[in-house]
Order: sequence, then C-alpha cells, then structure tokens
Amino acid sequence: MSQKVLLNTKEVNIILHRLACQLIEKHLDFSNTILIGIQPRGAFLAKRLTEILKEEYQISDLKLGLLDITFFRDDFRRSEKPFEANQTQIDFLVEDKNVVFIDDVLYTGRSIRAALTAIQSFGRPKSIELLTLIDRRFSRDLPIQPDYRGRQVDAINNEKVLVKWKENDGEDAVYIEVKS
Ligand SMILES: O=c1cc[nH]c(=O)[nH]1
Repeated sequence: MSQKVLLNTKEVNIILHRLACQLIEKHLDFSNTILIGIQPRGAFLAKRLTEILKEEYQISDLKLGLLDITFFRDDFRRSEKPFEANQTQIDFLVEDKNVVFIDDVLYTGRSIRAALTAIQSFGRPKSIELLTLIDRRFSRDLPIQPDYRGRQVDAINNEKVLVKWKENDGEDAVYIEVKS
C-alpha cells in the first residue's frame, strides 16, 4: 500500500475558502438556506465551512444540520456486518428551504441518492444542491453531479481517496492510497 499527497494543508485551506465564497455568491445571506453535512465524514467539511462563513465572512444566520444515511443505503440489507449509524441532527424546518448537501468525497453517487431519500422525512425542500471536496470523476453509478467541487480527480478502482481533518486525523490533507 502506498500513499501520495493530493492536497496539502495549505491547498485544503485555499479550497475551503473558495467553496465558502461560492456558497456566498449563490446563497447571499443564507436566510433561506440550510447546510447539511452527510454523516459521518461530510460533517467535518460542513462544520469547517460553517466556521469560515461565520468567522471570516460574518454570515450570522447559518443553519447547519447533520444527516445520517445508514438506513437509506441501497446495500443496507446486503451487508453481513451490522452498520453503525450516526446521529441525525436537523433542528429546523426543511420545507421550502434551499438545502446544500455537503460531503467529502463524491464517488458512485449512492450516498447522495440515499441522502435525497433520507431528507424527505424532514419536508420538501425548495431545492437541493451538492458540495463536495473531492469529485472522483468517471466513477459514478448514478446520474449525480456536484454543484460545487473542491478538486476533481481521476482515481482508478484500486485507489482510494482519503480526506483527513485536523480535529479527527491530526492534519488537513487529502491522500490517494494505492492498494497493491
Ligand atoms: O475514494 C473514496 C471513495 C469513497 N469514499 C472515500 O472516502 N474515498
């Protein structure tokens, strides 16, 4: 197994700021917008973007929720091991809101398909967009594409993209891991 750096700490930081600015361009004061981090790893990205939007761009009216998709996965019944569910925390109405799903890696699109089903329990959003830090190009099983992307990467099937966050993994960085 070998690892190569795709994005270092500085590059991750620059991309986070760009993504925050792109969200501001589209959502202005965020009064009608809800950011939803897809559990588990999208939550780190969603929290980071929220911090940047609040602290560096003075967006005060931000609503951040976390969505667990475990029971909505299409392989849920196929797994031999029990899945471990994460917390869903959405403390506001989703009805008629502009929702932005936030996840770290977009790969097959199946997690986002599950999230589209899961969010329906909370109401009917006006719109749903997708923001991802890493878009693994040509890897999709479903017709799902990001509206905001940090970096697009062509990774082949024996490669895995690993996104690390300093609060959880000790550093902000993205690696490509090649299984030998
Ligand atoms: O490469 C991949 C694919 C899905 N999820 C990841 O975290 N990495």
